[in-house]
Amino acid sequence: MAVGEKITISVIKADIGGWPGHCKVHPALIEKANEILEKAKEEGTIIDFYATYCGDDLQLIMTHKHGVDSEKIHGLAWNVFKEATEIAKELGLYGAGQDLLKDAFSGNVRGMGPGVAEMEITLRKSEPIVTFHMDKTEPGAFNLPIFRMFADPFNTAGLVIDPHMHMGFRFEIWDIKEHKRVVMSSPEEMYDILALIGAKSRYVIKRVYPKKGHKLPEDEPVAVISTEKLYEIAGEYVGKDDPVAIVRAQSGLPALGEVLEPFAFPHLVSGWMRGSHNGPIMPVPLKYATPSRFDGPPRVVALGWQINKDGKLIGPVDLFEDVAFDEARKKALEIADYMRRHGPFEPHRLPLEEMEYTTLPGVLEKLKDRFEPV
Ligand SMILES: O=C(COP(=O)(O)O)[C@@H](O)[C@H](O)[C@H](O)COP(=O)(O)O
Ligand SMILES: [Mg+2]
Ligand SMILES: [Mg+2]
Ligand SMILES: [Mg+2]
Repeated sequence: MAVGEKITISVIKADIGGWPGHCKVHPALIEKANEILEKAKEEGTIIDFYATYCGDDLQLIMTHKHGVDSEKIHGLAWNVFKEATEIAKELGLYGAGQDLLKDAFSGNVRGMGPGVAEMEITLRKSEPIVTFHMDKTEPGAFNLPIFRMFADPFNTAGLVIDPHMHMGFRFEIWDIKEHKRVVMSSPEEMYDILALIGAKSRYVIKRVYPKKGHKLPEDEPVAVISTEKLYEIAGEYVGKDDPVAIVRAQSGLPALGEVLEPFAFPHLVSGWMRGSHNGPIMPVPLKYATPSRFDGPPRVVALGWQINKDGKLIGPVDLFEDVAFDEARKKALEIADYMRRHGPFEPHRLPLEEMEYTTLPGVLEKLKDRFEPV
């Protein structure tokens, strides 16, 4: 491995049991992940790894040479989740194996329950990246912050004053209901981009690419987000998607501080209790990534890394540990109080069409016959 060569960064995560309830990953599961990934590293399957958690989701961060969607890497992650599920069962953890929705691995974890964000890139001389890990929310929760990083000049000063970024970026947006995608350019199509991604339960940013003329290759993503929707796989509510993302920073890309700046505003996302409520996303260090109040409020962790010339992950730096995010946390808690006072009323509770994917239809079904024409 050397600078100028291709490397793949994979973040693969799954909820395979909570401790207690849906609150946190038990350390024994992380230990198991470390044991299996260490062996894979010794055997040369992966270059480096880090296993951690956000809420009840076990997070595997890996570097390797196998490209995205590799059977080897996905099989390795699936094996970690399977083996750690056995420990979760022994410990009696809640919802052991929750996100493993299929029995047999068939080459790729996509569509099997785990969430995946991966990018294959040409390694720069210095490669700063941030991995984001969310719990108790859905992939659309990344729309607003990713847009701000790569398209909003009020967030990212570089879009205005850095000649390497001034041309803007391209957004690959998925319609996750119709399973279609569109690539749009910012700033030219900014209003159209917003027309789509403002509807965050349907249109989600999957990747961001540089434009022609940028110093980075135009076919290598600079940001990627997991977009797996669990209810589509399971056909019923089985917890939230709890998405992850990888973002590259600096040198013609948003600076580290521009990547983090959107999270100074704890925007409203859907998820929280029973995946059925709107609430603020709170940026937290790992030690606070334990959603406990009303199973929330939703959390986001940001881990900072430098990838060295050998593909090693130098880090993590727990980026939201900074006091500079104290006010965002305070604001999130104020908003949480305000939202909670609505109890079961919208807009704290999600609108009916989104409740379709929760346990509410089971209750409404029972009332069906009580209605008479008016
Ligand atoms: O959304 C939640 C869990 O999401 P997650 O596992 O993090 O994807 C929780 O709020 C649960 O829905 C809630 O605790 C009820 O859980 P059950 O008792 O139905 O398992
Ligand atoms: Mg859970
Ligand atoms: Mg979770
Ligand atoms: Mg989940």
